[in-house]
Amino acid sequence: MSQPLLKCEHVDFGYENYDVVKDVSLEICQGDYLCIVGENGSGKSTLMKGLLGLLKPTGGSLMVSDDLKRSGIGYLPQQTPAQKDFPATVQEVVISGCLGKRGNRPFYSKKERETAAVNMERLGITDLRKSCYRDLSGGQKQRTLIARALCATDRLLILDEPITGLDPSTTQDFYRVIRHLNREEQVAVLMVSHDIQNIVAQANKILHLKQSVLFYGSVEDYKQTECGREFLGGGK
Ligand SMILES: Nc1ncnc2c1ncn2[C@@H]1O[C@H](COP(=O)(O)OP(=O)(O)OP(=O)(O)O)[C@@H](O)[C@H]1O
Repeated sequence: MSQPLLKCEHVDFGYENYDVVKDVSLEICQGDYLCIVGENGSGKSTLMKGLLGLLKPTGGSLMVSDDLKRSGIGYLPQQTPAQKDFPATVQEVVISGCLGKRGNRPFYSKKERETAAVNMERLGITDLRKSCYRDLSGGQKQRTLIARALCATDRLLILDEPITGLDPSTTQDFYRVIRHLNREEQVAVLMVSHDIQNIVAQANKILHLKQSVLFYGSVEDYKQTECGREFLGGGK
């Protein structure tokens, strides 16, 4: 079996002098689709910041594979109103995903421009490349941001509540794109979401968080647990 891209063992993350997330153990391997669920304030975003390396563990261990250290993580942040009005073209937004690798060079390289073109093609937005990002529909914006995240890496995508504000048909389109990347292209996906009904249809693993881990394992096993049945029965 391949080495996990990311592995946490009994890890804690927090702010200043208190821990928000405690004793989390999980692993993400190539091809995994892991969803983190939990009520508001349960620590999902904090855990995600920890996995992205933005917070240092206050306890336990976080292992990042050499492969992932080299390739980096593609991150699709929660959209803020300011980001929605970003005055740049689709092409500029997508290629900005290469920024992490650009260092001090003032211009994008030919290879980076090619990477952006490949990812726009992958997401079916090549025709929109000259369009202004803020004039796009919600679904087109989301495709642009996925293409941007894929410019950073195609090993692991981390997505923070990605369907917020999307209508039902755009939401299904979004899940189709992610499922394709995951199943056909073996991109590992880690998603924070409240959309439990779709999650159980998409993911292979679930982590239910309430400061510490209430459940971590397969979707099938989750459906049999009390917390899983309660969360699923509660709808969205
Ligand atoms: N930068 C911060 N400094 C201090 N405390 C924080 C910070 N960010 C979050 N918290 C606290 O950590 C706790 C968990 O917040 P977090 O945003 O991780 O939860 P969440 O599960 O992502 O919530 P939601 O579903 O509402 O997005 C909350 O009590 C919050 O007030």
